[in-house]
Amino acid sequence: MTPDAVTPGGGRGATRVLVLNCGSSSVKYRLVDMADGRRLAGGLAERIGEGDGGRIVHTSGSGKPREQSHLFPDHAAALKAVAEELRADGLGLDAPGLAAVGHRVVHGGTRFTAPTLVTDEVLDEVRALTPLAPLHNPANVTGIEVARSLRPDLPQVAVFDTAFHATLPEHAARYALDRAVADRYSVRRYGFHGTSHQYVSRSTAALLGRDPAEVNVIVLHLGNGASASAVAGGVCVETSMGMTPLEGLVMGTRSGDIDPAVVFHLHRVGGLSVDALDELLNRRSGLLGLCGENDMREIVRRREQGDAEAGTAFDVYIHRLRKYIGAYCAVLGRVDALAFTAGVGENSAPVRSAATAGLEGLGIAVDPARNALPPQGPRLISADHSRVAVAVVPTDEEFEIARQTFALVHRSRG
Ligand SMILES: Nc1ncnc2c1ncn2[C@@H]1O[C@H](COP(=O)(O)OP(=O)(O)O)[C@@H](O)[C@H]1O
Ligand SMILES: CC(=O)OP(=O)(O)O
Ligand SMILES: [Mg+2]
Repeated sequence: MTPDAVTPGGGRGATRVLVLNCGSSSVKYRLVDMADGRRLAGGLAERIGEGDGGRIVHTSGSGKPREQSHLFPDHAAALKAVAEELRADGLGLDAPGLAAVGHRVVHGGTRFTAPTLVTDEVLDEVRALTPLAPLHNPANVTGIEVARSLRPDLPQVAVFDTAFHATLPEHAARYALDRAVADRYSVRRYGFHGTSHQYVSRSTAALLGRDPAEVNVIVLHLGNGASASAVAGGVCVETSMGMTPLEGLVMGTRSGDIDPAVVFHLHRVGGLSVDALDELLNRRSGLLGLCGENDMREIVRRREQGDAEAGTAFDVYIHRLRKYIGAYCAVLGRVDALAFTAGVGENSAPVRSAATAGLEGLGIAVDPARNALPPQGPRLISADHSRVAVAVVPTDEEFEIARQTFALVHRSRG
């Protein structure tokens, strides 16, 4: 299918983009008017496939959030509820002005390194990448299928989490494994959260009033999934996630870095199957595994009350983060800015404070009063004498996906 064959549905004056971010158990969505960047509607459907307790929280324009309980046996059911919420506000997929649907797709392998118009062939390739991202790609495929079935005439664009990391130099992308085995099975480091790292590194340069091509930034994306990246002059040169989103930092439920021999040991001595180990490392480890809780707010609260397990979980999380900050200072040589983003990075002053304490030797000094201010737009929290600018920069993956989607559709219209 050529781009021209799929664009007429939107029409030339159409400027709205619907973004679908299908996670393993949730769908985040946003309708944006790219003429002025306005958010027309958006929301979150959660607890998909988790039995009862499913709900959708929908907000239209600047109105109040509207919440409804649902049973979401699968992603298709949740997407149907999303379409209904939008339709109730006159903003359904059939409303005029929609130019395209942009989809977050987590794994693009080596094939997809830029936003891509979805064709049958592209969809097949995204499906074929499922073994590399079993928690994420199937949900992304469902999102595309449902949107396509509702509006077959509309361009669907895939924006890949891995794309921004396609510039990793070979010495960062290769594992020190037998070359033939690695190449045969596509084993290499791909990196994830790329849309966020790209958006935040650019926004950080803008905050400093500088051209992204001039600045070196370390981005710490600390959400439920967490990753760090080193961005040199706008180009990603290192990132903490690897072949899958399991490597690197300690996360909500994922272990991050671990000696791979732990897996052999638990299999041989503990009798755990490969599937059980996958589940252990991805869903029952990280902060949750360490203290039974993956919400950083609750961990900080328990730690302040003297809870030893929560204290250890916090310390392990922070220690790993500090190791990566140090490593990425060495990778970049010169660091202009360190940016905290995503749920924990944007909201947790104790995490930012502990992650940067005592790093004056690396040119990093945070001002405690600035750090303690409540969340707001992009801002600096470094002390005046800090050589490295330390920033809190809210991420906006949905807006960045809308921007990249609209740019692609616009280009293909000529
Ligand atoms: N005020 C806060 N203090 C500490 N952590 C917070 C705060 N608000 C949100 N979080 C954390 O942010 C996490 C969610 O971040 P988010 O970026 O939305 O993750 P994801 O996109 O991976 O679901 C939650 O697990 C929660 O622990
Ligand atoms: C790739 C990844 O880890 O995504 P998330 O943080 O949304 O789980
Ligand atoms: Mg996220």
